[in-house]
Amino acid sequence: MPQRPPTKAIGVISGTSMDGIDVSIVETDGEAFVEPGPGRTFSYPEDLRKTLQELIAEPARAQSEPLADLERAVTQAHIGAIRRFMEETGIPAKDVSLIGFHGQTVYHRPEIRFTRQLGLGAMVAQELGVDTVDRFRHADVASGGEGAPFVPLYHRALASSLPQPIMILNLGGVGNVTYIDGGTVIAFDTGPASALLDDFVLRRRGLSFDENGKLAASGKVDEKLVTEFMSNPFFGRPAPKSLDRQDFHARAKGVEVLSDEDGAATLAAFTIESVAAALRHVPRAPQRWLVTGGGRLNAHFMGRLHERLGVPVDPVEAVGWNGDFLEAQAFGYLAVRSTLGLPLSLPTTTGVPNPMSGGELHRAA
Ligand SMILES: Nc1ncnc2c1ncn2[C@@H]1O[C@H](COP(=O)(O)OP(=O)(O)OP(=O)(O)O)[C@@H](O)[C@H]1O
Ligand SMILES: CC(=O)N[C@H]1[C@@H]2OC[C@@H](O2)[C@@H](O)[C@@H]1O[C@H](C)C(=O)O
Repeated sequence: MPQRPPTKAIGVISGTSMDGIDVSIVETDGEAFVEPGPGRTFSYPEDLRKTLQELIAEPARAQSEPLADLERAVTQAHIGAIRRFMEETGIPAKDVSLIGFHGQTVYHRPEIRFTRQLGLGAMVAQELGVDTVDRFRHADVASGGEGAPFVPLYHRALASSLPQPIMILNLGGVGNVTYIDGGTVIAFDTGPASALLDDFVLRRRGLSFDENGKLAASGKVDEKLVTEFMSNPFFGRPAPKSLDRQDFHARAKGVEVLSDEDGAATLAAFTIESVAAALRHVPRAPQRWLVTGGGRLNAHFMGRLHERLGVPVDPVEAVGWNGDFLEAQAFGYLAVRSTLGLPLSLPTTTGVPNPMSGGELHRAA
């Protein structure tokens, strides 16, 4: 039973892979009642995507340049995506109470209490005539939290009737997990998911990703390199912890001497090992892993994960969720929680001192 009359909230996010703007809708009371609706992905205009990709590869710029024009362009792309979503799904703006606008992460450095998502909620609210929440991660980071991951409380709401302990794994550009066991929710970023492999196959083959993991599956893993990558102090750090998309790039240069196949196989093996290392930070071994994000479509990742973890590893579609839109839905859900003053993050999900609300509300009028 809903705790209060449910409202409809659109969530919109472009993840670290920048492969597109995901838009979805959720009807929710901000607590355990969640009914996800349809979702759509819309590409960034190619020149905008290129500009953003160049920017994230230059942390000093991403941190300190004002980027006002770029921020407006990112916002306009999101507004266009939300408009098309409403047209294609036949959902009029008047039926939507709220928009949760995540924006585009370009730099994330919680240790200096800094996180930056490009996007102007006020412009979204004004142009679409719907109240909009943005800046979800800022209060968390300002109080010493990791500022990520933020999807876990949505995972908790969705997973309430599933057998537990269960692990939800998001394989995006960066990987993150949510461990759920009754009232216990533990979450953290695991390591690179597809970011290193995406950038490697782009450099070597001009491909935006290794489709179905075919290249990685055809190569031989350099185990010594995987061991070297896994010696990164990140894996020894206690949870919660979070990552910037570029965090592993400088130290993963060892693959450059390998063939395309062996390099891809080695980076994929690193992703799998970094996911398995998540088990160090949870109290009981999960009975099942559910995988969301684009990496669930990588058959090589999925097969290797199952072998490595020794328990069922299924795409989230196995329990009726849509792995392309969980993150977008989560920001719709979190927007509702934000307006109710409910926590968006917990000490066990981001390391905030207390359960913490956040987000900034921009009224449509
Ligand atoms: N068919 C496929 N085969 C292999 N990999 C795929 C496939 N489809 C998508 N991917 C991978 O999924 C990635 C995109 O995943 P997703 O959209 O979940 O990332 P994101 O949301 O941008 O990242 P993050 O969760 O880190 O913010 C692509 O960059 C690609 O590596
Ligand atoms: C700072 C930032 O945008 N982090 C992303 C990124 O992509 C995956 C992982 O790293 C996760 O921590 C987070 O995204 C999801 C939406 C989250 O906050 O749960």
